[in-house]
Amino acid sequence: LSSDDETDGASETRDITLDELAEHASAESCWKAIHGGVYDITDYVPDHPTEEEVILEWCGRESSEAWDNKSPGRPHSPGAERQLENYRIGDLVDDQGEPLSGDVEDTSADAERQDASPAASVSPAEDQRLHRAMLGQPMDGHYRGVFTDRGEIQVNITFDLRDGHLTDVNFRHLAYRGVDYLTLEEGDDLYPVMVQHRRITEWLEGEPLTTIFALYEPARVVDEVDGFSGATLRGAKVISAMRDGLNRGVYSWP
Ligand code: HEM
Repeated sequence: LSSDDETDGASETRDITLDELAEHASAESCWKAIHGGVYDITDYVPDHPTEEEVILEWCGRESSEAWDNKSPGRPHSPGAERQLENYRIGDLVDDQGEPLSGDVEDTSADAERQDASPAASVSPAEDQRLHRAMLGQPMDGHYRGVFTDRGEIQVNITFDLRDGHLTDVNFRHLAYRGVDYLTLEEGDDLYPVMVQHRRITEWLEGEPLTTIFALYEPARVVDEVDGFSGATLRGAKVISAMRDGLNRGVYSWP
């Protein structure tokens, strides 16, 4: 006990009971049990970075909980742990000499965690899907949606959401009154309309999802909206198809 040589401390530890610990409950002699170890921190008390009462209150007691919660949920740093080890004088034991860790609640919590299914292994604090769902935001994933009029699928669009941003926006189908726009070739009358629809998908690439609302005014998205193409270029159909996809929910996960 009288050893001041901190490096020898570990080899000189001995068993200490709660009763013996309780005899060192003041600033004159302050021992604490923390996670199975007993520490004589009498010399450290004046160096602790708080008012002395904060730390004196725990002298003579099992103090693991206080150690783990400087303020609720904030344990001491690894640096503090290293400092603490310098003051180790023994191991806490019960009256039968069995080790007392002060971790009874912690170990039962560990056991519960191990019982839990693998699906529960992502903590709620880290589960991005849960966050988006709970905030009513569409989840990341692959989406498919359509715009249909009088039995004709005019727009069938696919897109991915990543961090709420659009990627891989593509038409799987684009038609109007029996004309399949995706098969049109340069020189065809309606070819420019198809090109303008392609510009819409390019323009959406990487944008936040809310950008689709700009499609209600296609002139913002596509140049050269003349009377002719304006009649057939309907950004509103594209946004409707995308919102259909969002309503259907994630088609497949990334
Ligand atoms: C068991 C009772 C103890 C309580 C209630 C307690 C509480 C606190 C509080 C409130 C702080 C304030 C600053 C902060 O929030 O970071 C603090 C910091 C600190 N304490 Fe304690 N403490 C205790 C024991 C100890 C012991 C025995 C040591 C070392 C032998 C120690 C070392 C430190 C150090 C180094 C810091 C600076 C911040 C850090 O490294 O985490 N404390 N403590």
